[in-house]
Amino acid sequence: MLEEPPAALVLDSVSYRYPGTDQNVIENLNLTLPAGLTHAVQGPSGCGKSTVLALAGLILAPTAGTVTIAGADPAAGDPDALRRHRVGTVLQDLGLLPFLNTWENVAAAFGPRLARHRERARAALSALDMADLADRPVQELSGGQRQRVAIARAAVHEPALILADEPTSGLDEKNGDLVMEALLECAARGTGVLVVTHDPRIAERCARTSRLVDGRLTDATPAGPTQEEPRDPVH
Ligand SMILES: Nc1ncnc2c1ncn2[C@@H]1O[C@H](COP(=O)(O)OP(=O)(O)OP(=O)(O)O)[C@@H](O)[C@H]1O
Repeated sequence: MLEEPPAALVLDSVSYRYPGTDQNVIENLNLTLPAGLTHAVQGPSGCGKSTVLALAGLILAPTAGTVTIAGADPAAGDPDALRRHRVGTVLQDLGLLPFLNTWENVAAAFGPRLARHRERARAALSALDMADLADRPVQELSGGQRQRVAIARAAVHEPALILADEPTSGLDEKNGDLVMEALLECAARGTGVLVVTHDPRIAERCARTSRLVDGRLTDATPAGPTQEEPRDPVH
């Protein structure tokens, strides 16, 4: 029998207080994101959504509690290596490099030896239906296309976890849908996808959604219409 993969992300009783402040922004927060699932986090501006992504992405270390990525405890090993190998990030400021073309931007996820990773970069673009953009300069791409290139770059090393911060901000409905398709495609290949979004259309297509209120997540909702929860193999 195939073993269940470990959860892509576990936040266990995580609290966080920014240095020099007197209040926790995140308070005893629990979240388990299974492999292959999409989870949207919503909440008002300033409630701590980006902080949750920074904790999950090992950019910030929790003040209390633990973060586990694909079964690995960053505190027990090398958090930088864990982040590099197991986590892909799509930030609001996409950070695409204007002097590289599209496949080179994707290959840059591995470091400076771009040609060495050309085939993997092209395969990541193809998997998200963007093979035809591979040789185009990124400045010539639309906002939606750039966003999908950033997702390909986050996914090229087949991470256990993708973190996406407002991936559809500034996009029209059609491009927003394409971005969501790209994230669902990553999940279909086994990656856990955590999305912070104000966009209800994105949230409703995620398997789970929750709201961040007073530093904690409300209970995740059941499966959305697009992606089903993984089934219990016993039943
Ligand atoms: N470096 C910092 N030092 C102190 N406080 C900070 C720091 N960064 C963020 N905060 C505070 O932490 C709280 C949560 O910020 P965060 O950026 O996580 O919220 P958010 O929900 O992502 O907001 P938005 O939706 O506007 O992006 C806010 O009150 C913010 O002012």
